[in-house]
Amino acid sequence: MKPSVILYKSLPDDLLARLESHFTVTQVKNLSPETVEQHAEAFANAEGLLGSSEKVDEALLAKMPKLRATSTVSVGYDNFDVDALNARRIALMHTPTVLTETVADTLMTLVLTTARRALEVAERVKKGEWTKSIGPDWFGIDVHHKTLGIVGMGRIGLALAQRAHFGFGMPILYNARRQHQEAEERFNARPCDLDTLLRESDFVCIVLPLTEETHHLINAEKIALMKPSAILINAGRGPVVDEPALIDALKAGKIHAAGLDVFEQEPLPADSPLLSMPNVVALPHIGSATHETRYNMAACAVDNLIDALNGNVEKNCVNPQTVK
Ligand SMILES: NC(=O)c1ccc[n+]([C@@H]2O[C@H](COP(=O)([O-])OP(=O)(O)OC[C@H]3O[C@@H](n4cnc5c(N)ncnc54)[C@H](O)[C@@H]3O)[C@@H](O)[C@H]2O)c1
Ligand SMILES: O=C(O)[C@H](O)CO
Repeated sequence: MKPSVILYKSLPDDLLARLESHFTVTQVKNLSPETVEQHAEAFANAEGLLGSSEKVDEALLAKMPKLRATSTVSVGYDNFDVDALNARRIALMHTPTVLTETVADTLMTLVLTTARRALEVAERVKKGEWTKSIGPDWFGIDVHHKTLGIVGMGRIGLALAQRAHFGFGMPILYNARRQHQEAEERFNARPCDLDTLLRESDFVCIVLPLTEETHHLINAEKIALMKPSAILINAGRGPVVDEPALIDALKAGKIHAAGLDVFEQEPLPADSPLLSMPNVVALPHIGSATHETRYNMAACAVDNLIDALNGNVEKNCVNPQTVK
């Protein structure tokens, strides 16, 4: 008999067919208590779980006593209670690497659009305000050869450094918990403590996972260290930045602009002050959102679940030591 799995995300037809060739699949719309209640038997029998973005905590795991593996269609896994998974010896699989280049493109997009005010001036053109030669009130600031600070020199940080170094001739600073020789040798990146990075960077790019340690790492005190001409970019997780502190700093002109793909609350509430600030570019968490990459992430997540339920956690497993 095929193992049972719960799928809480829609998949392209070919990937759904692949999943169904290995498992008996129950597709649900989310992991809310109401949904779990409605499909109680399927949850009780499921050995695998595949989807993204929803919270997976002890309360849910208690309803899934047979669960052996979870597979998230994301690289970030801050929505999982890893301790609870470990306690139950459940594998957590994720999708690193397949999205790295696309997310680095998104970061570079935020750097360019904030610096050159691309969205703001394009809106002015659409409103018919381009009626004569433009003056300094339409100007942006240069990106090339400015200093880029990377907080979180992992896979995506490295891909961002590559773009900034080779594409834009930018000196690179990075803050990390260990030395990254590859970044230093290939992109001439210089390691430094967080305060130095914040003081010296023209663009501060955050690509950190959300953990207890990184929650509100960038608070009012840290933002105050940035140059008034600097731009803050966040494509890691929203709560890494203290959002009210960022809003205050932007209002007071303490920093020049912000480019944000992630927020403390997503979707960003319609009354967020960020939405009315011309110097803020707010994207709807599109870091990896291209057709190609989202397909590759879903395919990776399907393969990860097949691997994990076959006892293979060599690749893409967050907690292999728990499962082996
Ligand atoms: N906006 C998006 O759509 C999107 C897409 C993909 C990933 N992300 C986020 O980006 C994160 C990074 O992804 P990745 O593939 O580069 O992961 P990664 O694990 O390769 O890189 C994360 C890096 O952050 C470092 N780090 C962790 N805590 C730190 C701290 N306190 N101080 C300094 N460095 C610290 C780690 O050592 C690691 O080098 C993900 O966890 C996710 O939250 C966002
Ligand atoms: O972590 C990730 O993969 C992205 O943020 C998509 O959720």
